[in-house]
Amino acid sequence: MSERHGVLETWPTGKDVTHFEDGVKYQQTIPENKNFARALRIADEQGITLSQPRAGVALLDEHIALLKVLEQECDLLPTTIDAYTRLNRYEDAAVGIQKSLEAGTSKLNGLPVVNHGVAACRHLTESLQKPLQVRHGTPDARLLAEISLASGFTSYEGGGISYNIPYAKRVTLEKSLRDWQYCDRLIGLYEEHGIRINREPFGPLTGTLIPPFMSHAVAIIEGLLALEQGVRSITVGYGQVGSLTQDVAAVKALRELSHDYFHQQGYDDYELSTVFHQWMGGFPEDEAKAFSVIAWGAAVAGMAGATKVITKSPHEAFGIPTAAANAQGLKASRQMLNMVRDQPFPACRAVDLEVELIKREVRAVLDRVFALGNGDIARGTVLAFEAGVLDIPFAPAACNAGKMTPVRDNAGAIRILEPGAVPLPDDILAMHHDFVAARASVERRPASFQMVVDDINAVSHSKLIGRPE
Ligand SMILES: CCC[C@H]1O[C@@H](n2cnc3c(N)ncnc32)[C@H](O)[C@@H]1O
Repeated sequence: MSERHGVLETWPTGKDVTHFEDGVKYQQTIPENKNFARALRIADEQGITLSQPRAGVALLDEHIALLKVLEQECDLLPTTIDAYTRLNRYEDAAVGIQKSLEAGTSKLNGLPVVNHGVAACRHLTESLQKPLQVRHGTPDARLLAEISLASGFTSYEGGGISYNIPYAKRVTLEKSLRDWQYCDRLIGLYEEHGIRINREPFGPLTGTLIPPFMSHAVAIIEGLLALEQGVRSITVGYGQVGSLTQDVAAVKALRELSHDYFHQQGYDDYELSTVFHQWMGGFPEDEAKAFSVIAWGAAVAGMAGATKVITKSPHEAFGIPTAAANAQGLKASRQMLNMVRDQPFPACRAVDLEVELIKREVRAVLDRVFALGNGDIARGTVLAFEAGVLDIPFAPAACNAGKMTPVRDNAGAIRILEPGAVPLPDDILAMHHDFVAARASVERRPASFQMVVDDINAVSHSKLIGRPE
C-alpha cells in the first residue's frame, strides 16, 4: 500500500481526497486575491505589514461566523485546529463536536478540519473573502494537509521541528521530519500544477525567552527542508522578545540569513516573507495593560518591516478570546501599524551590532548542523538535537536537551545564562556572560535561575525585566 493510501485511510474523510487532481482543480477555481502566497508577495514588495489573528471553534457554522467578524479587521485569516486533531485523535475530536452541538458552544480549542471533511471545509473557504491559512501544532500533519489543501486553504503553518519540539513529548524527530517532508512534498506537487501554497515554519517555538539565533536556526532549517520538496513560498517567523533593538535586529537578520542560506543551497526562485508574533509569553489580566502589550508588538512589527504580524487579544491571559476581543486586538494592531507605516526604524549602531551578533550565532549553530548531517539537513537536525547543538528552552520534547538557559540582560534583551552544548564561539559566550553579569551587579544578586523565573513572569506583572521587588 502506498504511504498516501495509508494516510488517507486513517479517518473516513480521507476518502474525500482520493484523487489529488480533484484538489488541484478546486484550487484552480480560487480567485487570485484569496491566494495567501500572492498576498504575502505583494505586501513584501510594497513593504507593508499585514495583520492576522489566530481563531478556531468546533462547529463549522460558528467558525464561519467567527471568521466573518474577524475578516472585517484583518488582512489574512487563520483557522486554528483543535488540540485533538493535532494529535491525530479524531475520535476525541468527534466527541468534542458532539459535545459542542449539545452545549451550543465550542468545546474544542479549534476547528477539527479532518472530522469536518472536504465538502464542509470548502463551504468554509468559499464563505470568506480573504486568504485562509491553517494554524495548528501537529507532528503528523499529513492527513490534515491533504484535506486542508483540497478544501481551498492556501497556506500551511508548521514544520518537523517547530510542530514537534514545543508540542509533543515522545514523537521522534526522525518521524516528524519525515512526516513533514510528506506535507512539503504535497505542496510541492500543488506547485508543479501551478498552485502556489505558502508554508510558514512556526517561529516562536515555546514562546518563552527564546534567543533569536535559536529560533532563526530552526526557521532556516525548515525553510530549506520545504524548498527541497518544491515549496516556493516561505514565511519565516520570530516571536517578539520585547527589546526594541533586539526585535528590530532579529527581523532584519532573519530575512538576510534566510536569503543567504537559501541561495547557498542553490535556491533562487522562491518568495520569502517574514512574520512577527506579538508577545507569546504570559499576559497581564487587565485588558488595558494587555492592549499595551498588543500595541507594542504591532509597533515593533511595523517598524521592523515584518511582512505579517500575528495579533493577540485582551483575553490572552484567560484563554480563547471571544470574536469581539479578537477583533479588538486586530483593531488596536491596525491603528498602530498605520501610524508606524511611514517610519521604519532608523539604522542605528545598537541594531547593527545585534544583527551581526545574531548572524554569527546562527552561522555557528547551522555550520555544526550541516557538518553533523554531512550535507543531509534532516539527518543533521536529528544529530544536532541529540548533541544539544540545537536546544529549545522549556520544550517538552524528550529529544530536546533543555540545557541552554536564556535570561534577560540589563536592557531586556535575551541573553544566555547557560549555553549547554550550543556551539557558540568563546568571544560570544564571554559577551553573554558579561551582559548577564552587568544585570546581576545592578540588581545586587547572583545571576541565577531565579532571574529566569522572574523574567518569565515579568510581562504579566507589567514589567519586561524580572527585577527583584
Ligand atoms: C501559538 C499558540 C498560542 C496562541 O494561540 C492562541 N490560540 C490558541 N487557540 C486559539 C483559538 N482557538 N482561537 C484564538 N486563539 C487561539 C492562544 O491564545 C495563544 O495566543
